[in-house]
Amino acid sequence: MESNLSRLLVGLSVQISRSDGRVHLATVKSVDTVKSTVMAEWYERKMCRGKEVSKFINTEKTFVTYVTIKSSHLLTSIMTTARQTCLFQVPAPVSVPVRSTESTMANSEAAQPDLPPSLRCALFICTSGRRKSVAPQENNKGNKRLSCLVKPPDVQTKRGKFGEASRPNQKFYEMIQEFRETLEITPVSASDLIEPHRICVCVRKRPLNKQEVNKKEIDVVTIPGKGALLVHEPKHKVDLTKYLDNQVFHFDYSFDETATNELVYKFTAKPLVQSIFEGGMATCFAYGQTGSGKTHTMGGDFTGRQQNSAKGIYALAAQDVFTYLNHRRYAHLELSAYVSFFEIYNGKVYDLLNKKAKLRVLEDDRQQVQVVGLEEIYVSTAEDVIKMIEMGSACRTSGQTSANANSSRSHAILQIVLRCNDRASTLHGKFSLVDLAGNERGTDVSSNDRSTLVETAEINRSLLALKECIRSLGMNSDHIPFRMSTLTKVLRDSFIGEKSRTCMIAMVSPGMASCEYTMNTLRYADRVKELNGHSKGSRAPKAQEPINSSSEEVILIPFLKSCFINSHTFFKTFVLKRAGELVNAMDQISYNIEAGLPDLMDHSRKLLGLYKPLL
Ligand SMILES: Nc1ncnc2c1ncn2[C@@H]1O[C@H](COP(=O)(O)OP(=O)(O)OP(=O)(O)O)[C@@H](O)[C@H]1O
Repeated sequence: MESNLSRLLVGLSVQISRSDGRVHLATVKSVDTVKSTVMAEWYERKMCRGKEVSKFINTEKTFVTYVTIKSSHLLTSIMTTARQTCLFQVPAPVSVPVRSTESTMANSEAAQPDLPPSLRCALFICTSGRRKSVAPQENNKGNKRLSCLVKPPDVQTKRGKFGEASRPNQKFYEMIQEFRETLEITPVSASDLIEPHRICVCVRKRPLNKQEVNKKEIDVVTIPGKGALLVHEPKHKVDLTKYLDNQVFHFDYSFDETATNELVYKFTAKPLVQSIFEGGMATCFAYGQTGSGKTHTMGGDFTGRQQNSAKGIYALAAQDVFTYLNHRRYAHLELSAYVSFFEIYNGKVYDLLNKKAKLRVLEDDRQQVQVVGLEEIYVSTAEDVIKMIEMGSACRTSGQTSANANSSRSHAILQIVLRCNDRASTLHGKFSLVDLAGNERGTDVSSNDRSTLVETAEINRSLLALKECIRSLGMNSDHIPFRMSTLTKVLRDSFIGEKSRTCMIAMVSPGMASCEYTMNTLRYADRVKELNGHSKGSRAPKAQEPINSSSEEVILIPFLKSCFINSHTFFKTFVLKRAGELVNAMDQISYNIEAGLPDLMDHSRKLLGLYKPLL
């Protein structure tokens, strides 16, 4: 052991791999052979930072030395530039899931191009999808985090270490802030390269809203940039020690709270516009919890209650369609643009451009799905499209939920259709822009309201179907399960053909109260992305998913789950078992929601009855 330590000479340059993927140099400041610890230091944002590491396990043959960090605010690995490698391991209770996709490997290779493959592999093992921060004063006594950033005592006033008035979860807030200090944030910028993806999955975090700020809600989502996103899940150990379960996700792009709709559009829907001129079908989905910003992103930002439709992805895409229509490259195609705007509510289609007329969805013998009677209005300018958006948005089915005073309970689909100016108006390409209904209707189950339950079941079913269809598209599967829901039926075109391109923007709310929904949204998006050969990241560790649950439960369980938070283990098992049965039943294509409703309501009531005494 000591011989290994002696190789780490004071002043030696070592490489440090950070949890956000950066690998940079640090200097060995001291080696304590008695305590078997090493102090490494580096400069970050003009400040000196440091870390004490200990517990060396030597594996002589491979020259790999594992090191355990005593305090785990940073998950780092030290790697000497030559043959000796030191990896920090996360302390015992934290699992270090090995992510096995080539894309993570590619990340680690890109980060260390000069290293031999064996060493790259070693570093790859340590880039965990999960790490844990423990409240410093609640840490084991020996576990000190030696940061050179320690502020003088007078700076740490009664108002808290970060100079703010105390808040309900002050300790967690400070832990998250401390964690953030260790990250280098590089948000997506307009000058970044746009990579082509057949299926692109991104995430957008909205800022804390007024209500959350007033409640002093803490922001538990960090976007370091380059597609990465961290959720700092506040947790308690059995001895009530507070700790953060920091979970890392990787997507094609991640947008923080400062990103504008224009920026999001540039990297998501904009690259798809051209594909419809090449005869393709493009689809852009906004997915997420109610109030997370789907309508804001697709329809435009709000000034009070007034929506600025010109600043949404719908309108930005329309503008680009007209730019391309007049471009010399496509002008000879003699195409015209048409718009239709409809919503799917409880499995039924309503025309938003024709006084919400109820429409039928029929499939002909060639499997062509038709929405019979859907208005398709000719448009010649982007302003025409904006008028349609405003007209249609005003009719959308909305209601009030605890998270959003004006919550959309339907999927809204704006289609920009290109047709050839021949007699038959042949379809050339289609861009479907979809503002999905909130993915967490489960919270409203407590209302015991029949219509809410039907809504919930239908929304869950369509979101499941959507995920399966995108996954089938990603796998180039011959079988696309589009008949599973009305949503996927009307979007059938989007899931077939070489030229189909899809983009999903997963919206997340940053507040601690939304943490569970945020995790559900990210897992869903992660699952959609899993088969995307172009995506950079890898899927989040399997350990994060509920034991014995299918991915479907990730969406369906919230429907029942609101009833058993903080409950007894036996109770949980019972609920999960029954929930699993209901999930399986609802997963059947033949499942009749209306017929199954009494059973669902009965089960929900039982759960509430059991849950109340536990409060
Ligand atoms: N990126 C953002 N920047 C500023 N405000 C935002 C952002 N995203 C959302 N908001 C605000 O948050 C509120 C809720 O957003 P929005 O209505 O778009 O949510 P939603 O996901 O469409 O909800 P629902 O599914 O219930 O319709 C709105 O007041 C909106 O202006």
